Amino acid sequence: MNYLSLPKIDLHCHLDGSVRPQTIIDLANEQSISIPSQDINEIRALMIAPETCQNLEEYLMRFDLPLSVMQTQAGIERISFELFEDAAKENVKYFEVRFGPQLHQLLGLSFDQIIGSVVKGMHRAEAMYDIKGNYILSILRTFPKDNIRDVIDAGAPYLNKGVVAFDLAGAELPGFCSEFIPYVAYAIEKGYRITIHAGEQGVGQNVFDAISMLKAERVGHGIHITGHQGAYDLVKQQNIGLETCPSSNIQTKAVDNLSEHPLKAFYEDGLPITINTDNRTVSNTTMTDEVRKVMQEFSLSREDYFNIYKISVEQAFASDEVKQHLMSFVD
Ligand SMILES: O=c1[nH]cnc2c1ncn2[C@@H]1O[C@H](CO)[C@@H](O)[C@H]1O
Ligand SMILES: [Zn+2]
Repeated sequence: MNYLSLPKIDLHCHLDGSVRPQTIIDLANEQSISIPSQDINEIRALMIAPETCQNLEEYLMRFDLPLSVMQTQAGIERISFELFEDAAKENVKYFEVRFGPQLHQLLGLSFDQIIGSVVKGMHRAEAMYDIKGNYILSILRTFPKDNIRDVIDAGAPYLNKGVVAFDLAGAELPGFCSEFIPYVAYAIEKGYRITIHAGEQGVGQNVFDAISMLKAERVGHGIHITGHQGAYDLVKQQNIGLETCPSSNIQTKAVDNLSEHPLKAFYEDGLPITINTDNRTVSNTTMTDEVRKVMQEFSLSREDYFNIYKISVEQAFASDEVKQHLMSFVD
């Protein structure tokens, strides 16, 4: 099987976890930011989360270095362009990328400047390559909540012009959903679609709450519904897309190894699973790698692959026109 040439869809990828190591070096030098090394291999090694991570929190420490060079409009635009370029070159046909606008204000950029820059970089890549994309705005669960509405307001003019959805990311505490009800309601009122990281590190109850309290249409990871029948049934009844990210789940100890990942069992039971990268640099992966690993580990056929591809089309926060285009790649 030629995994590189398969058409692919990635619905769960973080911009700041997917920066090219060379770009970190270039931007740090341009902006006179001191970084631990000028050697690309050393920078790459510092960015990749080790297999020995104890948990999600340790994994999330890998984002400080890339974020240090993502504080200018030009830097953010370049990183967005390059990520879409990298994805296009491995036949990702549709790509939803997420990032946290709150993390890019260290030098005083406004949310409009930040969101405008990621969208600009994506549009530049869309004009050059056979790839379509959209952005998802992630709010960090552990951050102060006083500017969440400002992020939602700043993204609103870009809705369906490059921005489509709202997400909650970062460390996952049990019961986090209730605190975010008014903010998610505000995002829905403005026209955002909703996906929420839940059931990654935290309990299955978080997935239940994300769907019932926050009206999530998709869930990031969601693997811990295995231990919660109510959450499992809700995902199934409401056809909630599960954005699985196999390599990341192993690094964060959400599962011990790939063979224990529940995605195959979910698929066989008719749950809408998708396969995604989460963080290309931090998880040292690509869509080609994720698809190869999953297909080989679980002996999935080409037909299975295209079934999952079609689930990704169905679950994408894309326009009908883009979805029709994506269906033209089905075998
Ligand atoms: O797998 C994950 N689970 C939860 N949060 C994550 C994951 N990967 C990245 N981020 C968080 O999302 C922020 C915005 O992109 C990143 O800075 C990181 O803190
Ligand atoms: Zn994620």
